[in-house]
Amino acid sequence: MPCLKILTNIPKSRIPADFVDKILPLLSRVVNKPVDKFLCVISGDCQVTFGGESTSPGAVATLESIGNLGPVENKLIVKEVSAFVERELGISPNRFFLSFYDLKGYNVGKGGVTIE
Ligand SMILES: O=C1C=C2C[C@@H](C(=O)O)NC2=CC1=O
Repeated sequence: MPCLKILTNIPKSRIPADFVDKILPLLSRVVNKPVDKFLCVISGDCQVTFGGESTSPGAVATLESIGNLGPVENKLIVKEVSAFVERELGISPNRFFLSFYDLKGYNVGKGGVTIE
């Protein structure tokens, strides 16, 4: 499943309870895959430093998908996801680092089989 994973130093208590569900329609739109295919996980209370500054809110994230990523697509994705993260968590886009992984189906397993 296309998967967004976020690690942040924001306390778990300040992450909205519906964060992972609320971001799915946005992900579905910008990655162009159905909502019910997405997986999102966020972990708070992590130690996160940006160049030695670890007290301000910050986050590091990865987005994995089989296709629908690329030089043009990623520009829109990072813009929209950063804006959402700023709105919901108060993390400045300057302190939100997102890496993209365009996976081959044979490198993804679900239901005990790989996606060929
Ligand atoms: O990364 C992806 C993983 C999967 C699994 C599969 C499914 O859930 O049916 N479809 C996927 C699409 C992806 O982009």
